[in-house]
Amino acid sequence: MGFLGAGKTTFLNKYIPLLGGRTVVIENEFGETGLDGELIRHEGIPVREIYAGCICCSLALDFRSAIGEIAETFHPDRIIIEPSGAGRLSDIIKACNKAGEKDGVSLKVTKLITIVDITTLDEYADCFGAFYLDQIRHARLIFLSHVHELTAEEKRTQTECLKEFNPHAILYEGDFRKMEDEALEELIRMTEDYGDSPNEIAADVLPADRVFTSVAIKNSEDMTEEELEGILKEVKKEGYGKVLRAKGIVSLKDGRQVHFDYTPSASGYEPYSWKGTGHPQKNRIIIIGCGLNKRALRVLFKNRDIKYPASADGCKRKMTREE
Ligand SMILES: Nc1nc2c(ncn2[C@@H]2O[C@H](COP(=O)(O)OP(=O)(O)OP(=O)(O)O)[C@@H](O)[C@H]2O)c(=O)[nH]1
Repeated sequence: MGFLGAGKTTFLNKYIPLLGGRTVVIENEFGETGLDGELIRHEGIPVREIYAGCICCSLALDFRSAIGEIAETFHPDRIIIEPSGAGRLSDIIKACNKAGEKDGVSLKVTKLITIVDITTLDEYADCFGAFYLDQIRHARLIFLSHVHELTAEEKRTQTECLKEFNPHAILYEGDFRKMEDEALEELIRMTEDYGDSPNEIAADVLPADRVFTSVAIKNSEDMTEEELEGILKEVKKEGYGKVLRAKGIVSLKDGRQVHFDYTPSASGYEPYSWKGTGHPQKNRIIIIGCGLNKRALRVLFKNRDIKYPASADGCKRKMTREE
C-alpha cells in the first residue's frame, strides 16, 4: 500500500525477484487506463490489472472475481496486491476477507506493507486523512521513500510523527531501494502476519471516487523533451486543479519513447523524472488529483482529440475511439 506516487511499484520491482514459489500480482490503478502492469515485468509472474476505480469500493466485485479466477487458473502460493494509492488498506483487507468467505477461495491475508513518501507526510495527513492515515495505521511494516530529500532534523520530526500514527509497525528508515536482498527478506519474514492479530477495521468513509478524480489520455501528440519538461512544470500551476500524480508513456519527436513520473514535491526535489521504455508501446497518460480541470489537462498534455476537433462529427468519432 502507499499513497499516489509513494514508491509501491519501485518496491515491488525490488521485492518480487526475491520470491520463490508461484506469485501472481494484482495491479489496481485508480485512473481509467492501466500502466503499472507494464512497469512490473518479471518472467513467469502473471500480472492482472484492474483499473478505473478502487478495488476496495467501486471495483470490489471485479476484485473478488479476479481473486477467484487467479486461484483457479494459477493456484498461486501468494497474490501480491498493489492497490491504488487512493484506496484504504482496511478496505482492501475487508475485500480480501470477503473473497475468501463468500466465494470459497482459500486465502489468508499476511503481510501489510505501506510505503510512505516522508516528504509529503504532513501535507497529505492533513488533506487526505481518511485515506492516507488508514494506509499507515493498518500497516505492519512501513518503508520510507524520498528519505534523502529531508535534512536529518526534518526526517527525525517526520519519523516521530509517523510513529505516533502507528506505534506498532516496524519502520525501516533507510532507503529501501538500496537494501541488501537478504536484509529485505529477513525484515519481511520478521513482520507479523495480519492473520495473527487482526486490526480493528475502520468505519466507512466516502468512497475514493468522491474525493479523487482522474483523466486518462490515450491519444496524445508526440512531444520534444523540452515540451514534456515544460508540461510537467506547468501542471503544478493554478488552473489545473490539485494534481497529485501524473504518469505515462509518451513518444518523443526524436523517436525515443519515455515513461514519465510526476508527484508534487514538498521539499524542493525535482517533482518529475523520466526514463526510456524497453519496448514500443502506445502513448498513454494518467493524471489523478482533486478538483481536476479535465479539459485544461487534456490540452496541456496534447490530447489530439481536444486540439483538433475537425468537426462535431469528427470530434465525436475520435472521442468514441478514445473511450
Ligand atoms: N528520489 C526518489 N524517488 C523515488 C523513491 N521511490 C520511488 N521513487 C520514484 O518516484 C516515482 C513514483 O514511484 P512509483 O514506484 O511508481 O510509485 P507508486 O506508489 O507505484 O505510484 P502510483 O503509480 O501512484 O501507484 C518513480 O519515478 C520512482 O522512481 C525514493 O525513495 N526517492
